[in-house]
Amino acid sequence: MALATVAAALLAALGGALWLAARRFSGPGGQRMQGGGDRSLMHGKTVLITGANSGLGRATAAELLRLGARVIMGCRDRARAEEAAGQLRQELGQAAGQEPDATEGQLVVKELDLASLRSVRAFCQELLQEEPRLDVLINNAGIFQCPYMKTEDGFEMQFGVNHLGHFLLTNLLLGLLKSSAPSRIVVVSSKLYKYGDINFEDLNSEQSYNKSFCYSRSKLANILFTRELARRLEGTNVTVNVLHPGIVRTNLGRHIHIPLLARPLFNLVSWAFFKTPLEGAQTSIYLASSPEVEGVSGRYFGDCKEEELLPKAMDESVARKLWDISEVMVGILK
Ligand SMILES: NC(=O)c1ccc[n+]([C@@H]2O[C@H](COP(=O)([O-])OP(=O)(O)OC[C@H]3O[C@@H](n4cnc5c(N)ncnc54)[C@H](OP(=O)(O)O)[C@@H]3O)[C@@H](O)[C@H]2O)c1
Repeated sequence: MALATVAAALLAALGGALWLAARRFSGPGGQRMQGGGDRSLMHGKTVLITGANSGLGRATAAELLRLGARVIMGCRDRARAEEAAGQLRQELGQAAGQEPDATEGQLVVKELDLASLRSVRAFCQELLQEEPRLDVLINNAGIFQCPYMKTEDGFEMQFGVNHLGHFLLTNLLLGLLKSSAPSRIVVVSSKLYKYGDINFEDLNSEQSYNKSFCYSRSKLANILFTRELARRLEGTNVTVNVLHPGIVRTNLGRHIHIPLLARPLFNLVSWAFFKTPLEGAQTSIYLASSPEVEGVSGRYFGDCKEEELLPKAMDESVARKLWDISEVMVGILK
């Protein structure tokens, strides 16, 4: 009897998911977004994407390569990054009717661990020596709701990777971005910023750790950082915008424990409701490449459209204070 109830519930869920999926992929406005566009739009442009070996970063890399960009993948695990790069070269070669080797120079892998300020500095030093220009920086890498952990420098992991690592990276690359202007910075945040707050007295959260709150706080920090940076970059022809990608089927939830029995249902729901990585990456691709956003800076986007922010994400005094404290935390001297 209990087995029959479980089977009936699973069948009902399967039916519902199939119905929703059919609606999503067939009805008006339910079409999958696919990258069309000018295949030479990004020709001659160099793009750096953090966390490009997986999920949204990988999909963004694939599409920008297809649009003709040269892509530098900043990744913490060289083996995982080389595997992803091999697949991307294969796909690119197939699309262009060439051998993967022919596209070798168009895709570069470099080690970058955002949980280590030493690694960020070494990465930037090498990049600045080797690269004459940088047209787009995409701060995409992220970690979500992990148990309490510290970065190499002793910061709470989500704040350290999602905000501080990218804060230092961007600051060290600003000179190159300015000399390559017009250039763009794209920051991947999340709608979950709404549940975060910046408590300057407790940024390390060791006693008060709440994994959801700390993720949201790091994503609020991404937005405050973007708005303050946009203000500082006025008149330079370097723009910076921030986005939320929606809910996307990626590896981001790796720290979330889903009981074994609930996994099939979760997979079904995510298959029916969550965006694919390519769908989720559309706003990053748009902000990195579209002529429509030339000169636009300091704005928040979702689904390739500008969206409103809550007042706490637009508080200029909090943004300035966060900037000053972040400078001290990463050791940038004024
Ligand atoms: N998926 C969603 O629904 C969703 C929703 C809102 C916002 N986002 C944001 O989207 C961005 C991309 O996430 P995703 O969904 O594509 O997840 P993902 O598949 O897990 O990709 C995250 C990437 O970040 C990298 N990363 C993590 N810690 C790092 C570190 N210390 N140094 C360098 N790279 C590091 C990962 O590298 P490894 O592969 O080596 O771990 C991976 O390449 C994140 O900023 C996330 O907050 C995602």
